[in-house]
Parts: sequence; C-alpha cells; structure tokens
Amino acid sequence: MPLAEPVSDVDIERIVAQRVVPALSAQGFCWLDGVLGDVTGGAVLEQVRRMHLSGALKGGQLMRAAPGVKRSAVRGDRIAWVCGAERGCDAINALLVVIDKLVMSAARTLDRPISHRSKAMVACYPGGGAGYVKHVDNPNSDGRCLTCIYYLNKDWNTKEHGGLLRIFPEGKPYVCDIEPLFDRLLLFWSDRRNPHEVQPSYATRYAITAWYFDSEERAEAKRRCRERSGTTQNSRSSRSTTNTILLL
Ligand SMILES: COc1ccc2cc(-c3cnc(C(=O)NCC(=O)O)c(O)c3)ccc2c1
Ligand SMILES: [Mn+2]
Repeated sequence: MPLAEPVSDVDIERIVAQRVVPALSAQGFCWLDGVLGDVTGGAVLEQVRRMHLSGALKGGQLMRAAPGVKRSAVRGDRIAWVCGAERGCDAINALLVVIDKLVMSAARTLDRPISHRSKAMVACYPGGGAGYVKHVDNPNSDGRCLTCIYYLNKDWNTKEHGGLLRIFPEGKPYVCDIEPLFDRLLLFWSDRRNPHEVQPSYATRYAITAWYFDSEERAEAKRRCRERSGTTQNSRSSRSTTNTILLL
C-alpha cells in the first residue's frame, strides 16, 4: 500500500510503530514498499541514472582485497558518495530526509543512541553477473548499526535479472530473499546478525545505501583506532572503511 506523496510525518510515525520497530526487534530486518511514491521515487531514479550515465559512479572499494583476487569477483558495484546537497541531487536529498525521520523515530522507540549517518552511497551493479559475495557490513563494531538500502529498479524480474539481496539471519535455518524493487526501502542491523549477499545481476541494478551510527559504538571505535595508530586527538586518524564512509 504506497504512502501518499509526499509522505507525512504522521505516516512515518505510524509505519515505524506498526512495521519498522516490531520487525527490527523480532527479526532484525524490515522492508517497506511505496515509500516515496511514483513521482518522487521516479525523480530519485532519474538523478541516479544521470549520475551513472555521466560516469560519476566508480568501482567500489574493498576493505581487505585478498591478494590475487579480482575486486570485481568479490564486489561488482560502481558507487558514488553524496550528501544530498550536490547539484542534481534534490530528490536524493528528499529520500534521505524521509529515511532519517524513519530511523530516528525507530531509534527513539528502541532506545538506540543513533545520532548520525554516513553519506549516501549511490550504487549500480551494472549487470553481466555483477554481485557481492556473502558479507557482514559491520563485523568489527566500527559504529555502523543500521544499514538502509533504497532500491530503484522498475520492472525487475528476478528470474531473468537475478540481483536478489539474500540475508542469512544469524542462527536461523532459513534465508530471506529481497527483490531490489523500485521504491522499496530495506533496513537491517549492520552487524553479524545479518550476513547477506547480492546475487549476480543481469540487468542494471540501482540502489542508494546509508549507514546509521550508534554514537557509543562509534566513539569506542574511534578510541580504538586512535589507540592503534598511537596518535593524539588532533592528528588525522588512519584512513579506513569507517573513515571512508564519512559522516554527514
Ligand atoms: C573502503 O571503502 C568502502 C566504501 C564503500 C563500501 C561499500 C560496501 C557495500 C556493502 N554492502 C553492499 C550490499 O550489501 N548491497 C546490498 C544490495 O545492494 O542489495 C554494497 O552494495 C556495498 C562495502 C565496502 C565498502 C568499502
Ligand atoms: Mn552489505
């Protein structure tokens, strides 16, 4: 049941109470359809398409590329980081405003100290079998607690196009397959509770991801990083994934 456009704060509070909080509490992930509606969702898609066609999306990095293993064999996406204030990203910004409201409302109810997020990662799996092997987004308490992925793929047919997001909930005998459908928002805990993979995609597959930080876990991660690099408060911390996934 798509939400009215633009989605209202009342709608957001209702969806959080009825869907997001119960699902995150019970199973550790949740997806919502019809989040922005056709008009605003379509505007986001157009802005992502324009970024892709203009060459703004670059090969995604890896935290630790095993020697001799081609990056694309592990992760085939092309990405760009946006804060939403960039020219031609106003619809992406509108999406981020809605996701921020959803997440902060859920954080209040769940009493999770979520205080900030990464920039938005605009991603394209360009087809040709590109995917991402099974992984955990935050296996080592880097501060990221919630992964939010907004999908933009109209007329997506998994049997033909592949590209399923498969979650392997920790300790459960089942998997959860999520189709990357247009105007769908997926949220899941970023830690070891939710190993997941992007199955090989055979059509262009767009998504926008933001990671939300648990402020206490993030502070502890920064403290450990400073301790490891033996630097003082003022020096630059060593560049790492968490530093790459910069905060707004
Ligand atoms: C060192 O700098 C960076 C910068 C960005 C990084 C992004 C990812 C990442 C993680 N997960 C997914 C995913 O699970 N997508 C699921 C889906 O599209 O349905 C994805 O597409 C991309 C991993 C490592 C990174 C390291
Ligand atoms: Mn991931």
